[in-house]
Amino acid sequence: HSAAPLSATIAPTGLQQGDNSLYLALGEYQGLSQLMEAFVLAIAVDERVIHHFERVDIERFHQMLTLHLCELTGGPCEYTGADMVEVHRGMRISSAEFNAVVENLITAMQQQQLSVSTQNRLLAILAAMQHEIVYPQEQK
Ligand code: HEM
Repeated sequence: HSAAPLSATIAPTGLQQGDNSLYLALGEYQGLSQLMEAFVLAIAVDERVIHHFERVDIERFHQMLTLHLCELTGGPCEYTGADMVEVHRGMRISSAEFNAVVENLITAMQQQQLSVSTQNRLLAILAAMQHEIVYPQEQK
């Protein structure tokens, strides 16, 4: 996917190329995993979007979200899950639903007491993925 340049250049040795400052600010893998847990819990009680998740393997979803964001934030991970367009296309996700999920992420980030600048950096990454997630006709 399009946001790959920050990632995939990090050797298993821990040698890093590129900017991993956001990954560090998020508390590395452990911090991201906790953040994604809070995020999934917020989604799970959100009437606006829960219908999309009723048949989802939540363990896998949590794991894939964590890996994906680890990679996108410059962490030493390689996302192994589904292509974003492929996995979301059939769901016909609206802009309103996308924004609801973003709100859930903000809730989770506030619970984790991340700084506003760290929150905004992560939100920018998600916002840039909107065109991969929202059903084509809905995009403005
Ligand atoms: C930028 C926002 C989003 C990101 C980064 C994202 C990321 C992901 C990732 C990494 C997966 C796992 C793929 C896999 O299991 O291989 C996934 C699956 C899924 N996403 Fe999203 N997603 C986003 C927005 C949304 C929205 C707005 C909805 C619905 C309102 C949604 C619904 C789902 C569902 C239901 C699955 C599970 C699919 C399945 O297991 O069959 N996602 N997403």
